[in-house]
Amino acid sequence: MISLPLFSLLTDVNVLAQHGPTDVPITGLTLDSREAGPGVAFCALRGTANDGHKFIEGAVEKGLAAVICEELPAVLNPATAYVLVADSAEALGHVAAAFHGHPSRQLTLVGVTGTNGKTTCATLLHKLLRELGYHAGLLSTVQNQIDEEVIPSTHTTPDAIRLNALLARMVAAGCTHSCMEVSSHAVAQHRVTGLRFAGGMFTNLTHDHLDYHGTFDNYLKAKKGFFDALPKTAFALTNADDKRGPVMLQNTVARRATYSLRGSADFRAKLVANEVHGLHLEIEGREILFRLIGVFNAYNLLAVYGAAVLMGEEPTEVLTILSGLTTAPGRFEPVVSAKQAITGIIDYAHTPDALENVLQTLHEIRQPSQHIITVVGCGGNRDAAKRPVMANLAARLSNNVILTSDNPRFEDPAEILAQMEAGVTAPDSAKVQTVPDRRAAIEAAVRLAGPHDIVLVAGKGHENYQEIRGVKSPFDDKLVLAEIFAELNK
Ligand SMILES: CC(=O)N[C@H]1[C@@H](OP(=O)(O)OP(=O)(O)OC[C@H]2O[C@@H](n3ccc(=O)[nH]c3=O)[C@H](O)[C@@H]2O)O[C@H](CO)[C@@H](O)[C@@H]1O[C@H](C)C(=O)N[C@@H](C)C(=O)N[C@H](CCC(=O)O)C(=O)O
Ligand SMILES: Nc1ncnc2c1ncn2[C@@H]1O[C@H](COP(=O)(O)OP(=O)(O)OP(=O)(O)O)[C@@H](O)[C@H]1O
Ligand SMILES: N[C@H](CCC[C@H](N)C(=O)O)C(=O)O
Ligand SMILES: [Mg+2]
Repeated sequence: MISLPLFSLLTDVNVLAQHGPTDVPITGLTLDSREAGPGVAFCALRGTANDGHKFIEGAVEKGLAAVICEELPAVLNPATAYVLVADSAEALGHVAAAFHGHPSRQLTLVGVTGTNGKTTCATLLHKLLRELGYHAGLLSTVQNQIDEEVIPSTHTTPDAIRLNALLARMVAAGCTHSCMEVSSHAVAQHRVTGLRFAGGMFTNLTHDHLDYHGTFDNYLKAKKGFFDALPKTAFALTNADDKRGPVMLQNTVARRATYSLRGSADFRAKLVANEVHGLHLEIEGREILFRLIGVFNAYNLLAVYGAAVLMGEEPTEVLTILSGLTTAPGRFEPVVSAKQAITGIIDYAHTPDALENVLQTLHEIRQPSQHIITVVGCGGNRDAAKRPVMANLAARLSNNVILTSDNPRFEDPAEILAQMEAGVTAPDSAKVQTVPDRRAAIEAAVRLAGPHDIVLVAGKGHENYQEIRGVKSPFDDKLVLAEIFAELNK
């Protein structure tokens, strides 16, 4: 069990005032008063729905060792230590890192940020490092991993306490490397504050999460904040072809590097062909066939190649391994109905840009006679502005579209669907149907498909649930589509 005196956790924290014992032993950390107890330090955070400060007194009654907060309660308990800080979330980042012995300092830790492609890049880099012979960890939307051991993930980037605990488990298991996704929420909420990164990668920036960040500019600032905080020893690798790529590195002190498919950059690739069975790229004068599909994946592969080289790996060996790697779960994953010769594609496209890329890719690799039938929805209690845009794109770039539900959460599915329908223009409206039940929607798409057609089921990728009013019921697009295909084959 960990037991450390409070003062030893505060080395990197800007403490404004302190009350009570400073050497009290801390045996646990929490950001949730419901987990308070003896030996625990509770960090009060101001969230979107609640303010942790409201729960301080209740937590102290459970025998807390310490409280870290931005505002002291009216009455202080003499047996409890109170640490006043300007920003509790920032303080928690440092405290969590110290509590777990700064595991990031014992790892070559690489973070990936951007709107789309984080999971793909982090997963590819992890697979690559494993094949290079390293013990390596992964923190991703799909799952966390210590070598091949899978630990379920709840967030793209866990909170600072869970995050440092996971990194410490990686160190204890002998990992030398770790790859992680850094979401914009994570940067804004200081989940990654206190970590020492060996490198940062930027994929791209397009429309998402404006519900949380308010404006596109704030969203950009959150992502950029990750690069601003990188140390001099780290590399900062950006996509030179993305409009916001250069801005990301504007103020970083890290070693800058760029990748591009279009112009000059430190890491360059040329697209030779984008086909059903993979990408054909020219990198460093070599022509290589990769198993991933779609130009967007050429960017992901190039970014991972660049990162590996910046980490000191041998370029030829890296390219050879990358050429054999397969996609991350639920990212452009095929499900084929042999008898009807229908190709199903499961993809996690849940932003306008991702959906456009995936549909564009299908146009590039299909035969002209193959129709594209798209099933898509938009999540509830998330960015509403993307709903009409995604429906519009789906309708423009598909022969038929079935609009359906994707984790309505606490919203009315009919209302979300009405907002999506509003984005469909009159000439396209005949192609579009609305089927709120996701299974029925996938069935409808398969019924519309003729031999050799393509059914794209977008938005949920690897997710194995449908979340309705706080309840997650089992639902897996890949399994459902396979079941519907099997029914047809009977
Ligand atoms: C919008 C958001 O990021 N919310 C996160 C946030 O919750 P919140 O701000 O709603 O918390 P709150 O309920 O207002 O409570 C504030 C504080 O009071 C505490 N509290 C609350 C009640 C109580 O009785 N006692 C108590 O101490 C809470 O533990 C919390 O620390 O802090 C929680 C604890 O860390 C997170 O679990 C929660 O993630 C929610 C579940 C979530 O869905 N987050 C998504 C949007 C998210 O983070 N997504 C990104 C990826 C997005 C992407 O890249 O596509 C991710 O990294 O996963
Ligand atoms: N480099 C890219 N550029 C644009 N779109 C991409 C790129 N890579 C993947 N996509 C699309 O975005 C979807 C999500 O990809 P991925 O899961 O790798 O992104 P992510 O950034 O991890 O997403 P999240 O924010 O949900 O964690 C994919 O299913 C694909 O449709
Ligand atoms: N990481 C993304 C996941 C969206 C996936 C989609 N299926 C949804 O539920 O909206 C988010 O939190 O916005
Ligand atoms: Mg992800």
